[in-house]
Amino acid sequence: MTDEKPADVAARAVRRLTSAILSARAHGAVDPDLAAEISELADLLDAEAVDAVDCISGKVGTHDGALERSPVSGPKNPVAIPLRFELDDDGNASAPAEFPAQYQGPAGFVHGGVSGLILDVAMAVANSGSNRPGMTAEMTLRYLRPVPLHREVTVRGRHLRADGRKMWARGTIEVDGEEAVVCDGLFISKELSL
Ligand SMILES: CCCCCCCCCCCCCCCC(=O)SCCNC(=O)CCNC(=O)[C@H](O)C(C)(C)COP(=O)(O)OP(=O)(O)OC[C@H]1O[C@@H](n2cnc3c(N)ncnc32)[C@H](O)[C@@H]1OP(=O)(O)O
Repeated sequence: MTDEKPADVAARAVRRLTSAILSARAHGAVDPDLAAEISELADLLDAEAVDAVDCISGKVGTHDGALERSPVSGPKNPVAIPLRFELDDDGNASAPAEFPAQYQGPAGFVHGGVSGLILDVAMAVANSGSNRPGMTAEMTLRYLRPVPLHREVTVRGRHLRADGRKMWARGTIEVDGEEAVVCDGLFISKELSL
């Protein structure tokens, strides 16, 4: 018996479905009856959905609930892998990650934009871990070597320094202990409203 929430279970199933559809399509087939069943399920859930604004989780203008809904780490978000970040005593963030087929860029490797997305959140988590949350203003990415799919890699975020409203952070994806992607980010603290 698990205490996993139904929404988390559903999100995990949709992730598996996404990988399975890609894999079936790669072999030139998706069973038409199964495709119809999947569409019916989507219709059912769609009918239950409330207004999009009511779906915003967390308080607008804060990072409350940000990790829960995040496309990187949200257990309820089927788009997320999801990553589980841990913070060390210095506020540095790290998470193991293994990317399935839906994150592919070049055949067999992770899409560079996905790496950027992951590192944005890794840096944001480290900034928050250092009590300096902010909005991403600028990111500079260096792709040193490709990140393989289906293999465990390490994602890291480190808050570097702050000056007034500005914060600087660095994120890395490491493959076999070597830096594959390095991102330098500038973040600005700001009150937000919709
Ligand atoms: C186990 C874990 C526990 C942890 C638990 C918590 C976890 C928590 C996780 C959260 C995970 C979500 C992470 C999502 C991260 C996003 O996705 S954020 C979304 C993407 N970013 C955006 O949408 C930002 C859009 N841009 C803006 O809103 C505004 O342009 C900004 C960036 C806030 C700045 O606007 P502003 O406040 O009007 O800034 P402004 O006063 O003009 O400028 C302030 C200073 O910054 C400089 N500046 C502003 N923009 C720039 C720029 N682009 N480049 C260079 N300099 C700039 C200005 O030159 C100025 O400098 P000084 O003159 O003071 O030297």
